[in-house]
Amino acid sequence: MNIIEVKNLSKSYDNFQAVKGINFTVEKGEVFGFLGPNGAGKTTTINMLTGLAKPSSGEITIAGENGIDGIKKVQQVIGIVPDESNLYDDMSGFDNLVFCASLYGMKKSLREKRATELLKQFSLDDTGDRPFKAYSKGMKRKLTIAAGIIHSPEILFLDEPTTGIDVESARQIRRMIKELNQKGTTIFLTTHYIEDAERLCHRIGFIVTGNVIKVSKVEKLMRDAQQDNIVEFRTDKNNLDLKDQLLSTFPDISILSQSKNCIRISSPFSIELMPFMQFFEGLNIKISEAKIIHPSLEEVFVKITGIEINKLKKEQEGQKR
Ligand SMILES: Nc1ncnc2c1ncn2[C@@H]1O[C@H](COP(=O)(O)OP(=O)(O)OP(=O)(O)O)[C@@H](O)[C@H]1O
Repeated sequence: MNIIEVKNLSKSYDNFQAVKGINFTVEKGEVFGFLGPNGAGKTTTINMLTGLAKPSSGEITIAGENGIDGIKKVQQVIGIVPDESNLYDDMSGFDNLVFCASLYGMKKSLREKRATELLKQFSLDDTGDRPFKAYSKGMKRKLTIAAGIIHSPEILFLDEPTTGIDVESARQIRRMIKELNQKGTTIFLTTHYIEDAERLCHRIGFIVTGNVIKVSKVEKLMRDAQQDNIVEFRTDKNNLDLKDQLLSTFPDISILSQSKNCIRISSPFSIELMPFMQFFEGLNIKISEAKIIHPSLEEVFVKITGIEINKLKKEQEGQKR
């Protein structure tokens, strides 16, 4: 059963179209990830789904309600964790949670009980009385997630849940997301971390320059990818000039990545190493290593989006975790 349905959804800012008529569905109970590079339209989409931005055109249905005209009703059954926290700096962790609970109309006794429960669940029970501004980045993100689920929503929207925090906090957050999902919460998250998409999501929508170019189960993406053969050659000399020559000599291959001394090729057919060795030898280039690569979601991402892994990695490194 679809809990989210999006049809021809677009958003323009002045003359710039940030989201270009996208379509996708999210099934009840799944973790659905929107994976794409910086500026792809992930935040714009999540903002439209949660009522923080008004679509320019298109339709949204969430939990059977109209997600545009009926957004107030929808907001009762969804939780929102924005990429930048919306909690109050001077309030304590506990008070922030109690305050959020009051915004959802929860009874006073229930608010405090739930806030205490969540602080414990997120290992923040020792710091619940500290002001939010005194929290570390990882603690802030955890409290923001706790605030997003204070009213036990059916669907949780998380925008870049592990960006800008340390590795251990990111791991804890991934674990929490999994636990929430196991208890029945449908999760919609955005990320530009391939590892988050791979570890957390049942299905992934690839979004690039405002277009959803593919939606698929992670398992299926991996299965399809295994059908490709990938080999990496390490060369003793610069191979960067050889791209065209390689592609004309071996028309069935594509080049996945290339650096001065390393080239990674893929082919839908099995790759015989000998003709490649002879090719390089003929150019007086020695192969120091040739190894078969088992495709990762990174390779799948490159194949689908055409975006070089190195470019995406640079973006990821640019965003301190
Ligand atoms: N308020 C705005 N006014 C004008 N342009 C905007 C506005 N918000 C977003 N954009 C543009 O829309 C495009 C999509 O932005 P969005 O924030 O949705 O991308 P994103 O995929 O979430 O990127 P990131 O991973 O960097 O957060 C970008 O080109 C961005 O500059």
